[in-house]
Amino acid sequence: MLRISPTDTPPAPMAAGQGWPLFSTAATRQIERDCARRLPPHQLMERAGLAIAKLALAIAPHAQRIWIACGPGNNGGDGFEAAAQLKAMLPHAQITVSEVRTPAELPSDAQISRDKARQAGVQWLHDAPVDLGSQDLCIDALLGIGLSPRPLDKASAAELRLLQLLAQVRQCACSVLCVDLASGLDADTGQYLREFAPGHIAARQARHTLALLTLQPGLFTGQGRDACGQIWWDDLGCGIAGTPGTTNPAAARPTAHLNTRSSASSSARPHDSHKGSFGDVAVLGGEGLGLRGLSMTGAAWLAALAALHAGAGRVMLALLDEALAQGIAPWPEIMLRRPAAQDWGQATVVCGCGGGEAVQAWLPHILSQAPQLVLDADALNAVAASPTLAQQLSQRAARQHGTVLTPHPLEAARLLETSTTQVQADRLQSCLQLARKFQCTVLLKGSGTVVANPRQQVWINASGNARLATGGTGDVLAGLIAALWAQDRSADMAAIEGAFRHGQLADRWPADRPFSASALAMRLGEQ
Ligand SMILES: NC(=O)C1=CN([C@@H]2O[C@H](COP(=O)(O)OP(=O)(O)OC[C@H]3O[C@@H](n4cnc5c(N)ncnc54)[C@H](OP(=O)(O)O)[C@@H]3O)[C@@H](O)[C@H]2O)[C@@H](O)CC1
Ligand SMILES: Nc1ncnc2c1ncn2[C@@H]1O[C@H](COP(=O)(O)OP(=O)(O)O)[C@@H](O)[C@H]1O
Repeated sequence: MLRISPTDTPPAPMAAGQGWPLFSTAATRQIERDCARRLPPHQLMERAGLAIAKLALAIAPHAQRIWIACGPGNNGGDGFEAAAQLKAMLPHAQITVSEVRTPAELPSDAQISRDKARQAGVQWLHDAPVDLGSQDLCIDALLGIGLSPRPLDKASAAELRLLQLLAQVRQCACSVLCVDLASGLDADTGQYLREFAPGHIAARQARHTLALLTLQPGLFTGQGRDACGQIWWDDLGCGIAGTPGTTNPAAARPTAHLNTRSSASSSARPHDSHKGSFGDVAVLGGEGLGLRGLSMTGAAWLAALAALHAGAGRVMLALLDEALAQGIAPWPEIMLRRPAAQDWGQATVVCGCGGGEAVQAWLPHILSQAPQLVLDADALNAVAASPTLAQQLSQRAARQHGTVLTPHPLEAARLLETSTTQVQADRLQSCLQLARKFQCTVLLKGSGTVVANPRQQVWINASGNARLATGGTGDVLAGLIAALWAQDRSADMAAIEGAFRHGQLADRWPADRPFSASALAMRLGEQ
């Protein structure tokens, strides 16, 4: 069993950008069939139950009261099996189970495990325990990857009971261990089915999830991170292809990879190098007060500051309001330029941060000149509003000009001519769709940032937290990606690595130090 976390070192060498393989529900089903075929009957569920029981005791080593909510399918079967195993390990503890379905309706594996739990002396409850508050651990084995949408107005008694038990699981004050994934969450998208979505952000409940056989994308993006908490993974002894240390050539292909680590430190520079060895980053953005009375120059400064601290050899900043670009820069290392004086064909360009409306006029030139281009914020909005710019953007790949788009969900929605809800409903597919549409690398921001390229490769970033949900951190990310790209990374690797470092810094931020985007930018060099 492994703890999946950006703070732990994986058990075997795994380069940044390679990452943990993540499998869709369909691929997981295929792997499950393969494994079941190679094992004696009921073995998989026995192994699953044992793994859950062991993790339960690791999470709550002194537990005397454990409540297990068991659903109507094999996820419930895993719960029954865990109950039986826990009772054998802790004969004097109160192990209680509430179930959704009558035994006759259960799948056969689940029925066998249910009988084992009965025989082991597990206590059956009609509802949740009356003393819900005094439980030491709750196990959510209501729904796993078998979740499917269904009309709420025609809900059966069993479906209503399941929803009621889930509500009670969410009320527990103790830690919750979810079997396979949090009930009601779609394993492919990381979104709850509507009727299962909690009414509030349930960040206060300590949550763990034990993923069985495979890791799935939904655990790590969208609503998945809050829903599942700390992720653990057990391959149930089956060895999954693509995972370090295993050789099983399972036919199923991962749909994405989870990046949990950074590549080599940026401080490892050859002696025989100079500032030209580490690339030029040129930032264009920052609408001034003059145009609409909305100053956004800070955003462009943040991108430049990030590029500087992330190790770019030279950083140039061209502000869209010339009046603001006079005098000495607050950071003298950053070279101020008039937009017309900058050679946009000779640098890795960041365009759009705080660009407002003023950036539009420059986009045709930037799109045709910049060999490596990070497009952010208002540059993305301008592309979304102009079919001509959109076409110019898509044509860059054919000229071997690289582009990284860094939209947040609303910017992505504008580019895809859809809604933010639709983008968030399937973050991986939205990101892939953008990568195909514009033939470039796309980084879709938010909890569980997604990176995709037109070759259908997808990564999810494991680092980062809601500390980043403050103005300006996206500008810092754009500058960081440009600096990594200007040095020696590919566009994909700059996006993957940039997202990871950005999030990792936020994860390691000292609790007593105020967090801001500029403080973040200035600490980029510390890693
Ligand atoms: N099989 C194996 O070898 C292994 C399986 N493993 C475990 O099995 C899990 C998968 O089991 P699964 O396929 O039975 O699906 P599961 O998640 O229990 O859900 C299906 C049940 O939920 C119900 N249901 C669905 N949607 C609903 C809704 N909206 N609202 C209400 N009810 C809804 C659905 O109802 P029905 O369609 O039958 O009416 C059905 O009864 C997997 O996550 C892992 O934990 C591991 O042990 C590894 C080996
Ligand atoms: N809840 C969160 N968890 C993880 N990362 C987050 C969260 N909220 C925001 N972020 C990250 O913070 C950054 C915000 O970028 P963006 O929305 O463009 O802000 P701005 O335009 O103010 O710079 C992105 O990298 C995003 O992924």
